[in-house]
Amino acid sequence: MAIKLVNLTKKYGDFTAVNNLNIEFEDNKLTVLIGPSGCGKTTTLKMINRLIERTSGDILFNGKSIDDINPIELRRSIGYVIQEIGLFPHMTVFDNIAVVPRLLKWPEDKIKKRVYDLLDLVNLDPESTAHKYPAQLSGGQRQRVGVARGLAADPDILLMDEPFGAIDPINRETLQDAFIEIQEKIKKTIIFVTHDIREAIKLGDKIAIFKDGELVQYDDTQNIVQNPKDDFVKDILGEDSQFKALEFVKVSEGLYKDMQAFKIDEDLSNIKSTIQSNYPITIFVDKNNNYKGFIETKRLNRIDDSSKLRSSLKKDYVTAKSSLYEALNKILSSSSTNIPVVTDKQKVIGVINLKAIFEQMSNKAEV
Ligand SMILES: Nc1ncnc2c1ncn2[C@@H]1O[C@H](COP(=O)(O)OP(=O)(O)OP(=O)(O)O)[C@@H](O)[C@H]1O
Repeated sequence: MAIKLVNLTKKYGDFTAVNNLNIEFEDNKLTVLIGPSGCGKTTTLKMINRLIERTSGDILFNGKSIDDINPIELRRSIGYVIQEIGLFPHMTVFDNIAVVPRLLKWPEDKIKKRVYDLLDLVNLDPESTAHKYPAQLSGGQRQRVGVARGLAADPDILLMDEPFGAIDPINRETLQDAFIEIQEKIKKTIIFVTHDIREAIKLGDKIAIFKDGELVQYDDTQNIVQNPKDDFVKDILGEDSQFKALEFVKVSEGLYKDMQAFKIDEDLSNIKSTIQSNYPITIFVDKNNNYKGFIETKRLNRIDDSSKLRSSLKKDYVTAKSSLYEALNKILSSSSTNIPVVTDKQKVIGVINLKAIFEQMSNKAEV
């Protein structure tokens, strides 16, 4: 369902929180609203689901003013996900997700099927999760429940206000990855507020940059990163924005298939007599060819027993679908210039290295 904001304005007394905003959100895409604290992102989101009434202008759904839409219909067609305070603590996961379907008076068997399907979608085991209370879940699990609840009545639009804001950085990455997969399946029109430019670039098909209640730039994410309109947008993107362009290039574009790999339980002296020192890293797999880890080839020469080898292996890897930005982070944190590329099924398909990443960066800079 198409959403269009037309001259949308919100005033609190003399103060203008949102000023004359015009945005047409693209169907089935995720648009991120980002900008400094107090610039009107949340106010905009809440005007769309009428938690806040606008002062002037209009919000159109498929060309129809929000004023002419039945409030119950509006609630059904817009899902809302906020930071974890959004879950009701005294209700089970099941009942939390079932809130809107019950308001809509769906039959219980339809509700049960929907709740279980949604828990599956967000990668939580329905049988063991449905009857828990929010306090019995981790922050990341609670957030997945929040997403499931937002999707409960199969809304056309999902509004998300810093949904992963309260999650620590590592779990946040995992949730973002899971959410990208969910959006690939559900293809909703999503409006997503965040403070975090990296999250915006990773998740957003489009980004709308706000300043003092006004829209500064609204474009496809890649265009924003490559052509920031002014210094304010450059500031939001941060100093390392050329690195951020690496978010748009997949590891598969820079992958080297030529590599050196051995079985971990092979005799160490055999391995050492066969290795070629021109491969900077040596990769190890188990007898089923599943990835076990890697070591710099130079260091391998200094290791003289298999148990030492096992404990010295680095476990880092990236997948072909990861971005070069993630690969660069992994390379920096593993302090090795090369890192294995592994499939979802733990099979090694090649390596990615700093040289390939820099080559991709200079290619992109020339475009
Ligand atoms: N009820 C209110 N009365 C008066 N001013 C308000 C009210 N609600 C919000 N504001 C002001 O409107 C402006 C926009 O607020 P809003 O919450 O939309 O900002 P935001 O961009 O979402 O900020 P943050 O990133 O900090 O959540 C702020 O300056 C805020 O202080």
